[in-house]
Amino acid sequence: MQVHFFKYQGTGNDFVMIDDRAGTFPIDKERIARLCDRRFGIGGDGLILLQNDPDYDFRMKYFNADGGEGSMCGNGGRATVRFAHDLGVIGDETRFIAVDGEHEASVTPERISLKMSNVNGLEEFPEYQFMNTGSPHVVAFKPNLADFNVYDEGYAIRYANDWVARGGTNVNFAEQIGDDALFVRTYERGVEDETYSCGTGVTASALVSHLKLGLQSPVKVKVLGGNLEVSFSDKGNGTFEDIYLTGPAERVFEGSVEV
Ligand SMILES: N[C@H](CCC[C@H](N)C(=O)O)C(=O)O
Repeated sequence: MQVHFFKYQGTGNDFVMIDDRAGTFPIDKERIARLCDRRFGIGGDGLILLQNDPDYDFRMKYFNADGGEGSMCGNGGRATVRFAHDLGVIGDETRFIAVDGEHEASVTPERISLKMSNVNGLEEFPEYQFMNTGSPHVVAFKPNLADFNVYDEGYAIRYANDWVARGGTNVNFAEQIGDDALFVRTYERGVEDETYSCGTGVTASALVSHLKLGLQSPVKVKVLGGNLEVSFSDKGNGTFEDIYLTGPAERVFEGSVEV
């Protein structure tokens, strides 16, 4: 069947976006992986279906580039809100449902601000921290991050036995670059490569930098694909509420593909 698709990106984290309000997209792991392949398909870090939901403005269904259904995707959430706004499904405010629960978001021409799930604690390891921000994230601080080998070092942690047993993790490397500013690079599970930006990873990095280095909300985060901002309320003991991930998200192109 012929499927009309859109391509969206948020700080260089890019997604094949499909209006599936009819619920007819044939979900299949290999098909989704092929659509996300940059040589044999459209290309994307993930594929997102915008679906109807009886209780919310819409449902966001996110798949990683390998075709597996992922956990929450922050940039994908921001891109889906832009898509819903472009389609006229929502106005400038929305409430939608994703794999990790309910989200609110607001839209301006330049930015999408997405409310993230509350965070319920930090796990400390000798060489890094771990936090779940809707997706699992290791955060390690590294000097000279621009020259760091994110792929090899991220791969080594991602495929370490303990993490594989826990279902895998994304791996973020962060460097403080200002009073309340970070540079973050991420090895993404399910893409199995460094991406230009990872919204849930940026969120985890900002919260961990607040706990470990004292950075204050809003934390400004530079990634390979642009700039994001994370604001939050610290509720003590590694718990956080009112977490907002803010930054640009836009349509890049559209087309049709045989699936
Ligand atoms: N890029 C996404 C994260 C996707 C998470 C996924 N890679 C996983 O945990 O399996 C983001 O912007 O939050």
